[in-house]
Amino acid sequence: MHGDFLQKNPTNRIVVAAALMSPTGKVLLQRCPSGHPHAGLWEFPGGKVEKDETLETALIRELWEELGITIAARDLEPLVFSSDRDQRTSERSPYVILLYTCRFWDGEPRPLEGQEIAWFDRSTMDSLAMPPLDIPLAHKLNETR
Ligand SMILES: Nc1nc2c([nH]c(=O)n2[C@H]2C[C@H](O)[C@@H](COP(=O)(O)OP(=O)(O)OP(=O)(O)O)O2)c(=O)[nH]1
Repeated sequence: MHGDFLQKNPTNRIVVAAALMSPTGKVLLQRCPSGHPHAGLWEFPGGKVEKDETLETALIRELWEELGITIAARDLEPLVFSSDRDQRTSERSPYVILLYTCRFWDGEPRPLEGQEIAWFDRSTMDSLAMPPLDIPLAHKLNETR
């Protein structure tokens, strides 16, 4: 019984991501480089939470590695999450993506991992190619002031 439960409910993989918001309300997205499973798609900066990290320390680390910016945990505001709803259609472990907004950071974001970065009006995000789990995140962000 317990074994069955675990088999049908595999461990979730937690991904933390940030919507960096400019003073004019634009959001920074990054386009995955070729060779990446999401090549060509626009994503929020972030990544998987590693063992022994809190959600916020993982996100702070990812934003430093990917964009070279420094963020304080107090400036990360949880906004919304998105998860794989139907495991029967998926070969992979379920992902949960937790999106934070962030309006304050130190440094100028630079694409340090071969990705492309750009600032978008939230109302135009609907027309971008994004991974499936990002679409509800972008909708929620568009409703946010
Ligand atoms: N950072 C980020 N990842 C996303 C988004 N949407 C989405 O489906 N993902 C997926 C892509 C990756 O499989 C996972 C993030 O993990 P990651 O950035 O550590 O990516 P990765 O698989 O290249 O890393 P790794 O296993 O090679 O260490 O979440 C998003 O908006 N931002």
